[in-house]
Amino acid sequence: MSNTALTIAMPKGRIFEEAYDMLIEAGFNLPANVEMSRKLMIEIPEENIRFILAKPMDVPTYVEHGVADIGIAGKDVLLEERRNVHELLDLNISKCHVASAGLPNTELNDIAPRIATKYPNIASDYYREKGEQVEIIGLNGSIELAPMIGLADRIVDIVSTGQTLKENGLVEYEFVVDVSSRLIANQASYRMKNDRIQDLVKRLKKCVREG
Ligand SMILES: Nc1ncnc2c1ncn2[C@@H]1O[C@H](COP(=O)(O)OP(=O)(O)OP(=O)(O)O)[C@@H](O)[C@H]1O
Ligand SMILES: O=P(O)(O)OC[C@H]1O[C@H](OP(=O)(O)OP(=O)(O)O)[C@H](O)[C@@H]1O
Repeated sequence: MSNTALTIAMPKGRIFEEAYDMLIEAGFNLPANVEMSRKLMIEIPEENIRFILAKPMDVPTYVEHGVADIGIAGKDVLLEERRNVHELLDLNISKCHVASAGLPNTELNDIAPRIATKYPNIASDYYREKGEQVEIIGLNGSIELAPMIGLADRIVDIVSTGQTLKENGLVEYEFVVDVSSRLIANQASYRMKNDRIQDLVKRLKKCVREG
């Protein structure tokens, strides 16, 4: 098999650790304590692979533009960013779901209820499909504050353990979509570097845990 160079965009933050463990298990000789250092590019010369460490929301951008051949991104990010990338494999890590939530016992009877979210596309798609008109309020984090403080009637956000909702006196109303991390590829790389990419998929597939 050819040893064409591969660039892989890895998300910093939550997904990193699980993705890192999978890559190690798949035999990639990544150095220890990668996240402790401030280095944003790591090379593995013997595999002719380099890893770039990116903000999770930016991974599909690097991959769509072809500066990374491969990336790892949450399904939430893929649905929100709508980048033209090839989805290769569900890694079944960093599992959670997107849901709507709000203060308990509150009906949505306004003409256009306010929905706070850092996923404006996912939220508007969801309510459009339901035929409900809403006003989307974009936030970057601490989304749960919005209904507590009267900025919004509902939030659309990630729920994992449910602890954040619980500790802030909110309840889940509607399930929107399941989320796990996916291996993605640049469309041109997928064709031009197919052997190498298939080899990577094969190695990682063996490490995917079901359930
Ligand atoms: N509570 C959670 N439990 C499990 N997975 C999560 C959770 N929150 C987010 N994720 C997954 O991890 C991805 C990245 O989450 P992370 O919080 O590291 O990034 P971020 O929100 O972009 O970071 P930051 O807020 O630091 O900019 C999300 O896109 C999602 O797929
Ligand atoms: O159900 P849980 O296990 O409590 O996880 C859900 C929380 O995790 C994420 O927040 P994050 O920690 O990324 O904070 P931020 O959105 O404020 O940046 C998400 O936005 C929820 O607030």
